[in-house]
Amino acid sequence: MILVLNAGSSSLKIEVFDAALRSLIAGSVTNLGTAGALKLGEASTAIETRDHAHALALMLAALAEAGYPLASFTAAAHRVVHGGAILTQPARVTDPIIKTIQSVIPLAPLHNPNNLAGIDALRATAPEMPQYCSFGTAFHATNPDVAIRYAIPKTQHDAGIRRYGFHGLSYANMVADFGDALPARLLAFHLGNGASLCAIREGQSIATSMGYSPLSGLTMGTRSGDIDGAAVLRMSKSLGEDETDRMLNKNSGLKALAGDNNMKTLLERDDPEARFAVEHFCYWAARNAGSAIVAMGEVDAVAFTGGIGENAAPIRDRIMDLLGCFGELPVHVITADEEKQIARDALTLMAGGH
Ligand SMILES: Nc1ncnc2c1ncn2[C@@H]1O[C@H](COP(=O)(O)OP(=O)(O)O)[C@@H](O)[C@H]1O
Ligand SMILES: CC(=O)OP(=O)(O)O
Ligand SMILES: [Mg+2]
Repeated sequence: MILVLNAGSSSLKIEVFDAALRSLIAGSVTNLGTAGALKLGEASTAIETRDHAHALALMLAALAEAGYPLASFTAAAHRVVHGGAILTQPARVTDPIIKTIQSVIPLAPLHNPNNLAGIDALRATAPEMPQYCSFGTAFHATNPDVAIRYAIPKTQHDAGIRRYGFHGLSYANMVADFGDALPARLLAFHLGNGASLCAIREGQSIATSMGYSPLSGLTMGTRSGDIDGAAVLRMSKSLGEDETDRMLNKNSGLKALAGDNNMKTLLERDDPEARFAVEHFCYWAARNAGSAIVAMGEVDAVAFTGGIGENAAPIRDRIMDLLGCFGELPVHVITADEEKQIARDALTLMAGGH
């Protein structure tokens, strides 16, 4: 059995898989750092957590109680949000790999430290257990230089200011899910609270809407999506760097347009702000899609995943309406499953003797 850990900025998700990639049990700790909840299987308990390491300790205790003690796992596998320019393949956790993950903390300050906390905690409690990690940026390593490079001086590029792209584990899982039925040129949308799209040609990412950070591209739940750098500079002057960061990442997007980042609620409302926010979301998804289709030269099919992509038919329909200029396209809906991709990567590495 493999224990998969997916540490987000304010949550910890876990899932246990067997060697045939079947899910045995899943759980989560949400609202980390405040009054939150620990869910495992069907059970839910209110808990107060200090940090990710504490949340993991509580989760391991709950797993043991449910019949999955730490000693029963043959390996653990983690999501690491950012692999930087170097970590573009899943890897076994070793000292050099940990050093590299640490070195890209400045690129993902809200995520990578939490991913490392999980790795460190398991190393301390179960030093003999092999650990593996999969990188959220890795799927986009196949983007050509022309797509990766910002047109800024090379010193800045070399310092890491370039496009990386995110949601890569979700896109990789989508490709695996299609199997032999994968369309040659697929326009893929991951629409959750964070939203992005990806041009997937012959199974490889060749363009994606997120860039240096998960802020850019489509209109999202609380993130602005694309915004002119000069506007960011000006706001930063008046509000300060921290407040501008908070505003663009946490108080923008659907939340800024209609007071709520929950798409389900917005679709149930029937006021002008909610309708405008929904239209903004679909319009920018489709405009970015045009750019991705140009990168592929042609498009054969469209796939949607993520909480919105999977559940919100009116959003899928509106985006497809806007893409009508590309003709009638087959539409697929795929269940997002990053945990399954992390487990798949670990099993592949283990089968290869790593
Ligand atoms: N039935 C539904 N109809 C419309 N939107 C939905 C539905 N179910 C979930 N959503 C939306 O999905 C989004 C959350 O997506 P999810 O992928 O779970 O987020 P995260 O990026 O945090 O993992 C929310 O905006 C939520 O309202
Ligand atoms: C950081 C990231 O890629 O994920 P999300 O959009 O779900 O925050
Ligand atoms: Mg899952």
